[in-house]
Amino acid sequence: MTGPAIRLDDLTVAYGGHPAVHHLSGSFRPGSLTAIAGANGAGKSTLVKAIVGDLRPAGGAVLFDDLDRSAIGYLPQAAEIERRFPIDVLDTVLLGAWRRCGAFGGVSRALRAAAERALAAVRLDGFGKRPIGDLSAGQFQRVLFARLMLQDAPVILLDEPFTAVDARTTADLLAIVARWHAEGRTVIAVLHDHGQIRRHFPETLLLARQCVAWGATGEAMSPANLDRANALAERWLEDAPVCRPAVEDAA
Ligand SMILES: Nc1ncnc2c1ncn2[C@@H]1O[C@H](COP(=O)(O)OP(=O)(O)OP(=O)(O)O)[C@@H](O)[C@H]1O
Repeated sequence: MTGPAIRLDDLTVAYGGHPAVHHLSGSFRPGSLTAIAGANGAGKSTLVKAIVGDLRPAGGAVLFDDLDRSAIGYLPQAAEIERRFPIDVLDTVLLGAWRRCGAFGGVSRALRAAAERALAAVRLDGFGKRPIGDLSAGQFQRVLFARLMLQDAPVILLDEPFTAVDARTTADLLAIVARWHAEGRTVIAVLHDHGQIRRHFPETLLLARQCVAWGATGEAMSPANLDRANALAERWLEDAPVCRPAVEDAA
């Protein structure tokens, strides 16, 4: 499997007329493993939501080579996921396969076995009947990774997947990310831990509402680029109008 390319063509995304991401152009290469880094409010989640189609561009476009957008595997920030829903762990994992069995389709024995294998792969054997509301944050994150494994998507987007997750679980989940990359999927993750990005993500998009750098992680996360991203963050205006040109060097 080689995931498709995702191209951003002069992409601007705004809330109430104020841009959170603007004039972003570039490509996530097929099969690439990319971190999206940047300060709080840099537009990272906004970009991810625009890629999955939850937000419409105010300008420009997100373009896919040969991909049905609904086939994207997407893990939103934990705070956005409803956990009070009365559903057990195994059924949550099986939701990853809804495209294969349809909303009202039956779940085959093979699919159930695949869901149980995915649970075993995230070290949650025997958790299938537990309600998801009873799990710890880290256990729930493992369930969501198992669901993505079952979804078998060519493109996977993860928004801060390791927040509130301990070191051992993070290591396990990073190993799954590495496996997805080795399988040729296109994987994109919003992350804050620069050390983790440098160790595990070959490419980085450094965002400060606009693109600061996008390429090999060592270069994109250079001290000069990080300084520039911080300097831009200090000058953000929450009420900036759309398409106001970047004025980073005006100060
Ligand atoms: N639903 C919304 N309505 C209005 N403004 C929003 C909305 N969501 C985000 N914003 C604003 O857009 C900007 C970018 O937010 P976004 O969540 O994309 O940043 P982020 O880089 O993911 O930040 P963090 O690291 O804090 O998660 C922020 O100024 C934020 O306040």
